[in-house]
Amino acid sequence: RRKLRLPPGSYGLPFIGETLQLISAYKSANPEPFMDERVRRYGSIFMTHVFGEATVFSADPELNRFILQNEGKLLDCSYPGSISNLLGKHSLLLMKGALHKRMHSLTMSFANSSILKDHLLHDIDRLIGLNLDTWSDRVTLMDQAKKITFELTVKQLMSFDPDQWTESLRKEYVLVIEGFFTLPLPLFSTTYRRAIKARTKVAEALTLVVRQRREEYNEGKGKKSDMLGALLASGDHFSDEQIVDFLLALLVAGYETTSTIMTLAVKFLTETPLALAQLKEEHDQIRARSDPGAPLEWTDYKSMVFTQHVVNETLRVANIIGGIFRRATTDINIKGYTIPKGWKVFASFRAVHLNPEYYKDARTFNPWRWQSNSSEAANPANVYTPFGGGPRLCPGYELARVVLSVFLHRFVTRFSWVPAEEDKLVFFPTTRTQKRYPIIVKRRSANHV
Ligand code: HEM
Repeated sequence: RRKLRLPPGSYGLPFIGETLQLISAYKSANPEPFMDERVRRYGSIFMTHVFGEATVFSADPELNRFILQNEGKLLDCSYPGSISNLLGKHSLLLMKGALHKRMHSLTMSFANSSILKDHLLHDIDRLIGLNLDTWSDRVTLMDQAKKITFELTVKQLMSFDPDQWTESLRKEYVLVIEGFFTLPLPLFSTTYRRAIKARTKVAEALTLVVRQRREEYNEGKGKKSDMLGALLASGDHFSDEQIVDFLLALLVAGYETTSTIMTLAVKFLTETPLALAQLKEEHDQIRARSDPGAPLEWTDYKSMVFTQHVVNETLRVANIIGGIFRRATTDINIKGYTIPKGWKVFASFRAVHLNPEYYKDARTFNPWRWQSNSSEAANPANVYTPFGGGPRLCPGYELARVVLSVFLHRFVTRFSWVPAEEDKLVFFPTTRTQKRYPIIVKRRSANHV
């Protein structure tokens, strides 16, 4: 028998472990109830048994960093089968080893700052502007943010501007996304079965696009500088199925994440008038430097210093990705404990982001804490990981920042607004507001476009 020193904790009840406690805890208004209670009892590393698996939970920044950095060496990413089916086996999120490394760097290079600067920024600005043109009176911000995010991703992946085809793709795609948030019980859940059907339809539509672009590529015409173009030109001879899974995973990965942060940034700003005033001033100054209708330039984006504080703080307080799961591929001895081979590990980013040891009044939205002269600016890098880290660092992190900043720019310079109804932030089954944040918008004067 192996001699193991397991972290403290409890297996809970036979078979179901502490699953019910986990689910019911997250129905409270507290963002980290399950973790908070156990961290108090056992410390920042503890074991439990949830969703049928023995799991070590970490609220410890050093262990979280170790988990991220050792991906592919001592640990592997691990998703339930129901999620893998929706993603498709060739998705970047499921790839491992050398192929993962290659495809991760291809994705990173597709959304790096020079590409963003040279052409993506203008596309993002134009498409956000077109969406905002249609807004009047009552707008459900979360729904609109999702529409914007979807259209931007389709443009970046395949160079399509929004039209009837993208809209019908979006309707199917929304059904796929719902499948990610149902309990993984494929036989019993109609939402899940509907999601699988919708995935087939989305994949069929994307396959047609890939085939047509491949033909054009082989004939040497119509080369486009989008993700699909990069995949066709990569020399790896990817099959249609591989490319479709890959594109679909990129659509999924940036969708809920970016749109939720867009919505919650507006909610937090609305509730923090001083921050909103400072943000407006920053953006009004940018508008004052150029014609009212002029597109945003890279230098404008780089001058949005307070906006970055707002984005950082929204990601800290209410990131939809509370942490990441991995599976230990060998016994891991760390910090005096053993994580046995085959066990799951959950590195909780949120538990660190909301720990008062690192962030004063940690549960309060305070964008000024990101100013370079604040004490928190000296925190080590491992206490702020909204985009993960290591070999699976989010390849869309820079893109997401640009999208969020451009959205805030166009939104605050074009509109004033008030919440249409009381709406509450909840953390279960995902981070969102209960009513998808309805607001009443009013256009500001004509030179704010
Ligand atoms: C606010 C927005 C976003 C947040 C908070 C976010 C967060 C994250 C996090 C934490 C991970 C690491 C997952 C892990 O280690 O298992 C990740 C991975 C990933 N993200 Fe993002 N993301 C955002 C936007 C985007 C966008 C816009 C894209 C589109 C290009 C994207 C594409 C991906 C992909 C493909 C992965 C998987 C990487 C891999 O497994 O190698 N993300 N994201």
